[in-house]
Amino acid sequence: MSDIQKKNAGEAAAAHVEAGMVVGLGTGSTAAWFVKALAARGLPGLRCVPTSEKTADLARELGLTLSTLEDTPRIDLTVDGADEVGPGLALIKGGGAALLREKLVWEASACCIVIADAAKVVPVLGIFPLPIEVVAFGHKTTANRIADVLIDHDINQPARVRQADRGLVRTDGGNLIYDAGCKAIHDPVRLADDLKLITGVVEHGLFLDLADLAIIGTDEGFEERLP
Ligand SMILES: O=C[C@H](O)[C@H](O)[C@H](O)COP(=O)(O)O
Repeated sequence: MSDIQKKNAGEAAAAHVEAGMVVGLGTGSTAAWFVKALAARGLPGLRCVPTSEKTADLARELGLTLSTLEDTPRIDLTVDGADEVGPGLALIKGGGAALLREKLVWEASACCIVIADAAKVVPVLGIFPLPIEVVAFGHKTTANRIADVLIDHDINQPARVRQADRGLVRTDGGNLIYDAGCKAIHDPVRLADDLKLITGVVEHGLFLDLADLAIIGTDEGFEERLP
């Protein structure tokens, strides 16, 4: 984890934004650098759709104009961080529990840029535990179904419910997060499909075929990668 690399990536991404755009604002420490760099540019006519309450607070503090997916359903550009960046720009996201709103915003975007420090780039997804958002009602039953799917993918460790200091982590939507320590996800497309079929699973952190560009921060600047 490198703050200078995250900052360099965030600032490089802010240069892609043009006046008058509707911009999706990601969540997390890397996305926060982008939000700060974007606000510093002072572009006229921007409307920003945040992917979490935390990002909304930051953007508001910095004087950015906020909008919602309801008011601006077509987003020109979304910039967001990731927990892992794999081959073809397949991603794991959700380390900050914002994956559902993030995916809704990404899917509504004409273009998505993922920003990350160099340590996030991996040859195979899965070292970072895969976040899975689950409705609270009956979540232990849902967790058993998730475990069955994971076993079918040669992942023999059950997913663990994410804990906070004072109980279970709740997402902005009031759901729970289970983290699946996969070690290696050999078939992310099939795993994504199988998880989505489980009643009680709201969304998972596999972002496949969504990123159009990766900006990877380096100590000196940044590198761009295409899918
Ligand atoms: O839910 C959180 C998001 O997916 C974040 O974008 C992701 O966890 C990366 O966060 P960070 O930039 O803090 O490593």
